[in-house]
Amino acid sequence: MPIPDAHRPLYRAFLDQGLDSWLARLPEQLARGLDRSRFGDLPAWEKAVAKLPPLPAGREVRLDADHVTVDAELDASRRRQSESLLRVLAPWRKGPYKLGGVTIDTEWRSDWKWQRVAPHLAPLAGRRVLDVGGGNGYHAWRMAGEGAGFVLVIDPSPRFYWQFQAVRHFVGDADDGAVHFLPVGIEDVPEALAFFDTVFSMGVLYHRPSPLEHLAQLKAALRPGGELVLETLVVEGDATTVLLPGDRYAAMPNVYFLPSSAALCQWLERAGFDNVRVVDEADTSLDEQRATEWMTFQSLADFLDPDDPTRTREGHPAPRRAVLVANRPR
Ligand SMILES: Nc1ncnc2c1ncn2[C@@H]1O[C@H](C[S@+](CC[C@H]([NH3+])C(=O)[O-])CC(=O)[O-])[C@@H](O)[C@H]1O
Repeated sequence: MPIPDAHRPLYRAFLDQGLDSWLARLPEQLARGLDRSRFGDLPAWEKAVAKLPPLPAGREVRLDADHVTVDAELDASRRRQSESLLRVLAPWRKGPYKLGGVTIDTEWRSDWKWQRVAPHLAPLAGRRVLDVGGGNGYHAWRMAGEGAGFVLVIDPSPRFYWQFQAVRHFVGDADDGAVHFLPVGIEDVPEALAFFDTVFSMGVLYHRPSPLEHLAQLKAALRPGGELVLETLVVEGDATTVLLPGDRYAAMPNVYFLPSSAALCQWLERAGFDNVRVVDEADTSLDEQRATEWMTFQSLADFLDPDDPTRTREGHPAPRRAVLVANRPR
């Protein structure tokens, strides 16, 4: 089967990285992840990205700023065209971005999460990175901004795949081809890969019904000595505290285990990580996750108890997040 042009950079990167066992699975994984019969809006997203106007020479790209920014001199009509095409891909949850004069004010200030995480990382320069559940790739661009050599985002959302491709259109080759997106889940990563220098799992663990299995999968993707960066919802408490909410948590139906950060340290140790440490823990503020012009549905404020913002509307503790770092033993 011929490789479509759009997928060539991904195949080339897997080849260059020597990811042969995974390379063989790409045709099936891409076909499944971008299956038009499963995702009705997919053709509209694809068309919107294809119609984005070409950028004039001399653009300036900043991957190390809070807004992932591409400054390009687009005339007013091209800027309006870009804006309406980017809106076809809404809701935009992760960001923010400034692309050719269009500011995308996303639901999340993902830059704030990055500020909590980045100071605690082994320097990313030259590293091979996997971002599990990386959304539309916002953090991946920031990783490239810190010099990562190869960043692979995996996320099963085809909307996020096309949001990523829209940002790629603006960024062009300013990341030296470091950043890639594969529309699959953690379960599609080949077993016992032992490849990545750093693996991120941010905002994913609480969505997994088997959190220890998730930790084992993350460990298997890391090379010996590699670094795991785990960010997830936690509750306050000691090493024995874990909350399993009922059918919803902050209106989300797919939330499973919320441990205390002390319990999470134990989980990581039981999963075979060493050098486990909590590097950040904080309540999620209403300024960090909110409805915007680019995400007009309900957001965190609507999911909290109107009379007591320290509780969700189901009566659980309001969202609090921890960042943990650990290593796969050598
Ligand atoms: N099986 C799966 N495997 C991998 N990813 C999955 C899977 N199922 C869902 N996802 C993806 O995990 C991401 C979780 S969001 C965190 C984004 C970013 N990391 C952030 O920290 O801002 C958290 C949130 O906002 O609830 C989504 O993009 C899903 O599509």
